[in-house]
Parts: sequence; structure tokens; C-alpha cells
Amino acid sequence: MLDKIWSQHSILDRADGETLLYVDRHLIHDGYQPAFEFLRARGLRPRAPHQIFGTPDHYVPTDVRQVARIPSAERRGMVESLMENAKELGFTVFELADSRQGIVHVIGPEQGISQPGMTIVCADSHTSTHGALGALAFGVGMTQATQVLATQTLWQRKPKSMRISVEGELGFGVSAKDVILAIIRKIGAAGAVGYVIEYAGSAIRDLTMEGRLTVCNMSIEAGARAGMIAPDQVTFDYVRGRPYSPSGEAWDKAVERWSQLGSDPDAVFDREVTLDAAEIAPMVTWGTSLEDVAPIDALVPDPDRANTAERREAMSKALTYMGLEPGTLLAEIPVDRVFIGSCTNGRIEDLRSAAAVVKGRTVHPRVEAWIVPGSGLVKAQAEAEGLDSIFLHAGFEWREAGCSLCLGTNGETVASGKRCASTSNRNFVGRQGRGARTHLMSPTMAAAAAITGHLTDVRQFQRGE
Ligand SMILES: CC(C)[C@H](C(=O)O)[C@@H](O)C(=O)O
Ligand code: SF4
Repeated sequence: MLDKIWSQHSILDRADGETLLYVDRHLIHDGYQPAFEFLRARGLRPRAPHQIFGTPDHYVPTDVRQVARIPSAERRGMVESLMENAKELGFTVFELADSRQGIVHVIGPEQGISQPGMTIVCADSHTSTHGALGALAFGVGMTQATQVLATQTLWQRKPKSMRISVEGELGFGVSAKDVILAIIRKIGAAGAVGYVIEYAGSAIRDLTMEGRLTVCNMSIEAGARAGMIAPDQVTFDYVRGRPYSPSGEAWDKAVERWSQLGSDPDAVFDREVTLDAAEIAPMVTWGTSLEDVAPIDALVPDPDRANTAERREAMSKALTYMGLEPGTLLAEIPVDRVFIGSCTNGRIEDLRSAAAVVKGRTVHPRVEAWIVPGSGLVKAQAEAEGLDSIFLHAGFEWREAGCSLCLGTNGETVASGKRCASTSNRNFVGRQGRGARTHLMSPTMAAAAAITGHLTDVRQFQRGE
């Protein structure tokens, strides 16, 4: 699949091994000011404005929607710069007050901007998300983003290919988030460096499109250049009828083309990894790297049992930062904050699954729990289904769309020393705020933690215990 999309987009091979690739879609967020400045400094304009789509997400507050009311001048400037550049350079932008605004990796698929077979780039590492549609989608740096703005092409070295097959059926209470956390646990946070991962196997095919987006989103957390899943009927049903999707005769032609994209039965990969779906439990992270992850019924691990001295030191450091003692039951760790949102788990199915756990229950008095929908349309859909009132009645805050607590660049952070159950994708030191402690998990697991006030095996809830 990588070979097919790569060769369909390659314009020129250079002697040093790099290929000039055509870029179908360039997605843009509110951190793009440097790229626009580079472009101007060279006296250039975008080559293909109609292939560029922007949305403010990293710097937007999730309590107000008026740009003028963004409290910090710097953040307001980031959002304003995106708007002004869109106007001046002629590309589409979904402004803050537009219900189509949201996290760039949520709105691309949602609007039908991201489609199977495409090359998609954005100056953001989680661009791997869009590969779930059967695209080659990857993050680039600001200099490369400038090259794409100017030429709609990009020099790239072809990555190696890795197939990760998850076979069998997922157990009760186990979701796409647990699948990707289990994969990273198996191959490590650098396990896929230099590779594009193709996710395959019956458990991947059985995922909904939104579940697949969650899996591909975190490819980068295993170090991969990109993640992808062969387009199938699930993909076509998802893409069909979206605002920027092809329609009429063009739709039929597109489906015919997209149906050819999957890897051939005799395809050879540089590396193959297999997981048994039935062995995957609901997962939580306990440390500050994505490989610091374990099933919820495990204990906080003991660094003295690490295989190498280096790993022992990393684990000790992580546990000190996290304020955890080896041997503690993960399910007994108390939490202060809960964040359900981000480009990993801020879609409608995520909110539905969390609401199903929350319904008729109350958030623990110690916990401040937030729902931050991934886009204005996700928010509107959730409200149409009455999910907002389930969350509000339980004591959650119901916020506007944006990256918010995933990264905190919008000023919304977790206080130092506080512990957050989070559906986002990174648990790094300081990720949710200086000194903040992050435990990553699925939306249902985060919802259960909000109710009990500690990390919780959601399967107990779902069984009605
Ligand atoms: C700010 C942006 C460049 C960054 C990324 O590249 O991923 C952010 O989205 C993140 O999740 O850390
Ligand atoms: S939600 Fe988080 S991971 Fe996704 S783009 Fe925003 S900051 Fe990055």
C-alpha cells in the first residue's frame, strides 16, 4: 500500500535517494506563523491554495469562541495570523465561530478533505491520523511546510514498511485506544522509527472508522513516520456524502480506484508484527513515555526488575515524576482531573462511549472533569443526542472544540503535582502543564476514573458492578 501511494505521487527520484512527492492536501493550524513568514521572506505565494485547509486549534481557549476574547495577546495573535494569512493567500479556513472549526486531525476526515489514496501533510506529528482512511499522511517541519506551501511538493526519503496485524476479537470493554497502547507496549516507543506501519488483521478490520483514526493517530508514538489502513467498505461508508468528498460519477470512479490501494496478498514487508486481540486488556500509562503502559489490573512496576540499567533509571525517574511507588495497584491511583478529548479520542463515538459509562452517575467530588469535543460539529452532534446533558448532570464541564489539555498551549493546563486521567496521546514530562502527571487511557476508562476518583477497570462498570 505504501509502495502504491508512493509511486502514484512520485515526481522525481534524486541521486541521493530522496523522492519529490506530490502533496494532495496540506492541512494547517494556528502554529503556522513561521511558515508564512518564511514564504513571505522568499517573496512566494502558495502554489495550490485550493488544496490547503486551515483551522485554529492549538491556541484557542475552550470557554469562549470570539477571537477578541482570547485573553493572551500572543495566542490571539496566533489565531489572527492564521485568519489573515488565509484571506491574503486564498486558502480555506474554518474560523473559531464556525461550527466546522476543530482539531486539524478531526476536521480533515470529518469534512471529507482527507481521502483514501492521498498524500496529506501538516506541520504536526499526529498527521498520521489521516492514514486510517488509506492515505499516506505524515507530519513535517516548518521548513518543509514552507516548501509544500510554495510548490505543493516535498522531498522525502522512502520509509521502510512494517505490517502490524491484530488478529481475533477484542474482549469486552477493550477499545481502539487499548489496541494502540498494547502495540506500543509490544514494539516500544521507538519500535517503528524509520517505518510506515500498515495496520491489518481481523481486529483492525472490525474497528469503526473512528477507532481506526485513534489507532493511526498514535503511530507517531511508536516512532513511525505514518500509519495506514487499507480502505474498505467501512472507509467508503465513512467518506461518502461528506462536504469535500467526491460525488456522483466521480464517487464511483474514486471507489474503484481506492479499492485497488490495499496491499496485495503477496506483498512483502520489511518487518511483520502480530498481536492477539483477545490478549489485550484496558490499558493505562503509569510513566512519562508511551512504553510505560500496562493493563489496568497490573501493579506499578518495580524498576529493580528492569532488564537494563538504562531502563531501570528511566523507570525510577518516571515514577518519581509521577509520584508513584512500585507495587501499587494501578486501579488504586487517585486522580484529580479527567480530560476526554484530543485528536486521539475527541470524536463522537468517543463521547458516546464515555457518556454510556457516565449516564446516571456523578463525578467524584475531588475530580475536575472536562469534555472537550474534537470539533464544533462533534459538539453539535453530541448535543443533538443529549450527551451534553448526561455529562453536565454528572458534573463534567462541557467545553468548546480545541486541543486544550492535551498540550496546554492554549493556557488550559493541569496544575503541578495534580494527576490527570486523559484520553490524549502523550504522557511526557510537563505535557499537560509543568509538573502535571498524566495517565493515558481510553474514553470509557477516563469516564470511569471521573466517577470513582481513581484509575478504574471500566469492565466492572460495564458489567454493572
Ligand atoms: C504543536 C505541534 C507541532 C505538536 C505536534 O507536532 O504534534 C502538537 O500538536 C503535539 O501534539 O505535540
Ligand atoms: S489534540 Fe493534542 S496531539 Fe492532537 S494536534 Fe492538538 S496538541 Fe497535538
